Amino acid sequence: MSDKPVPDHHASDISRRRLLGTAGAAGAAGLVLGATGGATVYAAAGPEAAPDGKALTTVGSTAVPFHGAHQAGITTPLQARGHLVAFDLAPGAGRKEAAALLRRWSEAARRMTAGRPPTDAGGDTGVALDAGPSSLTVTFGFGRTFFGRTGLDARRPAALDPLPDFSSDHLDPRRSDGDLWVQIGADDALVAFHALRAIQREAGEAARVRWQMNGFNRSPGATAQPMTTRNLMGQIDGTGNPKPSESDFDRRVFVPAGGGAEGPEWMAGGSYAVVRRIRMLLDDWEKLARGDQEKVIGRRKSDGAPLTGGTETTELDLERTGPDGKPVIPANAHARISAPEQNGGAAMLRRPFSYHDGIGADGTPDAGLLFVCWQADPLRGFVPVQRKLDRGDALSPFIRHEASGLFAVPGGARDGEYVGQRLLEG
Ligand SMILES: C=CC1=C(C)c2cc3[nH]c(cc4nc(cc5[nH]c(cc1n2)c(C)c5CCC(=O)O)C(CCC(=O)O)=C4C)c(C)c3C=C
Ligand SMILES: [Fe+2]
Repeated sequence: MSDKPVPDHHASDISRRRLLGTAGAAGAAGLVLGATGGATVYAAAGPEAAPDGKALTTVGSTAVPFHGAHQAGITTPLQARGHLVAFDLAPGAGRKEAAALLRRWSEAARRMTAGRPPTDAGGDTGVALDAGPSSLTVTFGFGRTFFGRTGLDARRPAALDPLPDFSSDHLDPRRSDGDLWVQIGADDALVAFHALRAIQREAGEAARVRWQMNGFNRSPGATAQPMTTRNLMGQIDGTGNPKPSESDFDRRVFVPAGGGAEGPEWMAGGSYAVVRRIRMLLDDWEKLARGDQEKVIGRRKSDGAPLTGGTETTELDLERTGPDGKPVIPANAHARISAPEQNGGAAMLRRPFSYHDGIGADGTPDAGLLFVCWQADPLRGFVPVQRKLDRGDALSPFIRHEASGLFAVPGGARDGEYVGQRLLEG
């Protein structure tokens, strides 16, 4: 046995096991109580502080800075909870009211992302009182209609021109578009909800919710060696994303300074978000044998590796044929069709949340992907890829695009500035 001091993580492992043991015992006690009392009684384990005074994880205490060259929530690692909300400006609200709203929203976001209440005015709901910032991010964007309502048509970027119609679209206009868009992400459901309510409250008389969607991802720390996240079809989803370490990452994802063809100067450091609510037809998908599911994507389900072999990060071998002379990665496989080399280099940063809204009117799960992708120009990201997928993606029979939005997300606010100030006051 070593006589070295026990490192910290051992201590927290011990307290974690102890706490889990306590919760287990309380749960068992609850079951016994229920059985002997003749009534159903559930004893919930109360919170018990760790004896060393340390939290079991750093999930709650992690804060993502609000200020920076880019808004948070674009390259931030996927959070466990997400809310996407679109607002329309209220009748009569114009540029002045919009500027005041963005100032209030930015201040609330700046405070909450640091783990503080949204305002100094008191009256906070207290929903997130016992939680830290939990990697909360609040990201703001402008829809095409915002510019007409605020008299700023001349400053509307060409990149906000409506997305083309796609043949497989089943879009609900009431859950699409919007003057303003807010993406909230956090690793704690209460922290995310608290931020959502604060943002809705701070909208005051200036704007009304047009639609709201709620999503989730795997919890951080749930596995010792986290793989890229899985979607509700069970696939590893996100492998082919551009990586911040790649030399062309910024060029693909963020609008450059200079006000050139890519976008107006007020969008420097910003990005365009395409949002699609994509329902998964899970009853049909789950009937498919695993091998057939893998052919739909072109990657293995277990580890995300290409069907041509290797590991998750091995390049797809699109030329390789099997003994039957057919391509191992089928011609209509989703990963083949969407690969940048098949689309003139078009690429986007996909940062989705899964959603589950119960059972739909048709009796099947209303579940799928809140697909959010980020790019410097939608015409060199989402549009060409979706055009191609629309023409013959093997995944198409198992999904349905039900809502859509395109938003200009300006660069991050500098200290003392609010998001969008360069547009609204420039
Ligand atoms: C127009 C863009 C895309 C839509 C819409 C889309 C929907 C969608 N995708 C999956 C599952 C997977 N997609 C994967 C890869 C992938 N998908 C897109 C684009 C769209 N997907 C791209 C650009 C890529 C990367 C291609 C590459 O670089 O090789 C994969 C494979 C793993 C990965 O790379 O992420 C899966 C799985 C679903 C379920 C879905 C709609 C519900
Ligand atoms: Fe995809």
